[in-house]
Amino acid sequence: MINIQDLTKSYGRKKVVNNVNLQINKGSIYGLLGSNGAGKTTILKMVSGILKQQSGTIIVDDEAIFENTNRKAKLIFIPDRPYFFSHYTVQQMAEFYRNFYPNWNEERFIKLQSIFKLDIKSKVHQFSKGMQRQVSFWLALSAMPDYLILDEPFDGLDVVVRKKVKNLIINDVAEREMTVMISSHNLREIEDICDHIGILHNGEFVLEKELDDLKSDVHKVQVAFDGDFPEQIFNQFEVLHQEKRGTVHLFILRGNRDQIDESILAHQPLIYDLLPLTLEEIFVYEMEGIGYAIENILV
Ligand SMILES: Nc1ncnc2c1ncn2[C@@H]1O[C@H](COP(=O)(O)OP(=O)(O)OP(=O)(O)O)[C@@H](O)[C@H]1O
Repeated sequence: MINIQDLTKSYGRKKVVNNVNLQINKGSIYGLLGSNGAGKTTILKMVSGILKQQSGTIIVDDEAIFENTNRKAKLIFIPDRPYFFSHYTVQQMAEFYRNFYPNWNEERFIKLQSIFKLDIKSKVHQFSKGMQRQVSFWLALSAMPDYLILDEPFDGLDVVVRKKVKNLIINDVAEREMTVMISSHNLREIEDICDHIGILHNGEFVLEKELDDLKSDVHKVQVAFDGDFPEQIFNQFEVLHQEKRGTVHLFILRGNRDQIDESILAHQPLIYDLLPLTLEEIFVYEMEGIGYAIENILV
């Protein structure tokens, strides 16, 4: 489990992470989203023990992570720009990982070669950006970490490889309760793997929720009535967004699906649809509701 309390970090006089609290349970995949410069990478680096916080605590499995070699050996951070020793081949990098990570699994390393299909004798710096990222995952997943911390992990990976990598991650989470923290700007990319989501803006959380709660709670309703519009139906639900397209009214409502169905159908609508929202739509409307300019948060 990762437990973060009252975490604060400044660069010079500029506070870039402000009083962040967060708990990530074992076997969970946590999506950290937010605007450019929100503080995501800074938080990931502190969680990985690379940067030290000004104040607050980060506890990983009951121990502080900073300067804790035992804990660090169970955690792997893949940065947005992966780093390799210059002129090292994949094989030489694997040798380095083998010596540092006690749970290194050679059998898995060999097996994953058939998935990534890269030559282990090639120098990593001669690979393309996407291929280098594949090497990062290949090495990280062979090291069998308890914690995998990922900064923009799918950037540069083609669709097929992205799917393979996601499956490998999900597999490790399901089979051995690996805990994952992912930072991304792309909600569509992480919608299918994260179980918790946090949105960071200017170093502070503006939203932090379980994904299922978000999805079961917000609905898109399209409805048209013959005659007067029964305004009162919608007063009982929280309306996040409302617009009219011709005779059809569009509502984004927070509330129980069965109650919404029941209340609207009782008024015999001419047209009625209750549609699911994508994670991206949910965030757009949630953020609109609390007054944030969503275009600054999602790119
Ligand atoms: N080494 C540094 N020295 C000074 N300021 C820094 C340093 N690293 C980051 N910052 C500042 O800290 C803030 C948070 O940066 P961070 O990289 O954590 O944001 P981010 O959410 O990961 O952004 P992005 O989505 O653009 O990658 C930014 O204002 C950035 O300019």
